[in-house]
Amino acid sequence: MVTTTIPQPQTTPIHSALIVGNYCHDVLLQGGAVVAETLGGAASFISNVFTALSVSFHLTSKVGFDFKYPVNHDPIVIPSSKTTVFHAYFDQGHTENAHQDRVLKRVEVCDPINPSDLPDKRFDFGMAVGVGGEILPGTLEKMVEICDAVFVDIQALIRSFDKNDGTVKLVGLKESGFYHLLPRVKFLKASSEEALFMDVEEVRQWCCVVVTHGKDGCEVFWKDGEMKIEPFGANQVDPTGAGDSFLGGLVGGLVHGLVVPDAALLGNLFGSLTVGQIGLPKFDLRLLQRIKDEVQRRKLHNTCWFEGGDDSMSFTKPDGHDEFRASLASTKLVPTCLRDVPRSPGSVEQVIRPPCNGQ
Ligand SMILES: Nc1ncnc2c1ncn2[C@@H]1O[C@H](COP(=O)(O)OP(=O)(O)O)[C@@H](O)[C@H]1O
Ligand SMILES: O=P([O-])([O-])O[C@@H]1[C@@H](O)[C@H](O)[C@@H](O)[C@H](O)[C@@H]1O
Repeated sequence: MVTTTIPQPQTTPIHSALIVGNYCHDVLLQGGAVVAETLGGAASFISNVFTALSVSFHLTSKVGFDFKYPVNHDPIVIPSSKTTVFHAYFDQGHTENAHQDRVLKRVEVCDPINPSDLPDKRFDFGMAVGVGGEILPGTLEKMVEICDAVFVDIQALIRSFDKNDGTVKLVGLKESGFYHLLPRVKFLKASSEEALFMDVEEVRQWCCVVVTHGKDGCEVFWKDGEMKIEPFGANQVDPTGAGDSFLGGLVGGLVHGLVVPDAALLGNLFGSLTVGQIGLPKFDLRLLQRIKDEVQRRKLHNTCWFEGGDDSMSFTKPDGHDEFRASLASTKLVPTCLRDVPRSPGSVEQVIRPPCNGQ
């Protein structure tokens, strides 16, 4: 019998995504003074990038009665609790913690996110992106059950908080209570400082590990290989949220059909755009359109790994990767009158860390 295959129309795949992590209030301090107060939490930075890239998502987040920012995706409000608050000190990192660019203190904490807080439905992928210890082992376990693929920011797993003043410390991933779940996780993202608290060689056997290196870009490690992904230039005024926006860009790129090395470039791009502003970045619409056009052009050559199993996930740098990087870099060359506008009150003139060389 002769069978014919009917060609399917080319459509943009629609994926269902679940972001899990609490919104928080961020207070940025330098020289003993408050420099800015902003909406924070990885969930807010990632939502911001997903919205910019037209990726739809469901969000599970908890805040207290005092939550003070307007957001597109409503959190669960706990009337008996306050919103999680972080104080970020930008001038203590070079004394007691010479390797850190900031010292973070969790000064208020909202309720954890329990497994029963998660929706009773399936998702194509989920993101475990807690900041204040709100994701419990049972919560991550439910996420790997209801999501086909789970991306994890290691900061959700390995943070501990000083009993007296809430200073954020890190514990070894093995001791975190989450270690047994790693073989069921697809991607684990860590900053270079956090990567010191895990055995990359071991974890890469189970899942893809992405380590970010600030202005130097990132590295991707998988079972059989590794690669460095070039950064984009930026005039850094505030590093807050760079890692979160990076993760939003990486996953947004994968959703739009980019292969891992190209998606990591998109992560680097959103990380670089974020450090150029204080707090949650506001992206210029023309810049975003250019980025989306470049992604659209690039994805025509690739298929989306969400459609297949592990085998479809390509780590090899494809032809044209360097050209794609150059075209993404050129999107930043739009007129800058609306670009890089800091949103936080009273923050426009502040530079929280010495600027890096822009490109
Ligand atoms: N100064 C910078 N210039 C350009 N890109 C940056 C800069 N800082 C961060 N980025 C981008 O953001 C990503 C995440 O930043 P990083 O500082 O490593 O994470 P975290 O915020 O978790 O500490 C980096 O991999 C890089 O792509
Ligand atoms: O800067 P980054 O590491 O990507 O992520 C940050 C967290 O580490 C911090 O706890 C939170 O208060 C910020 O809003 C932001 O989410």
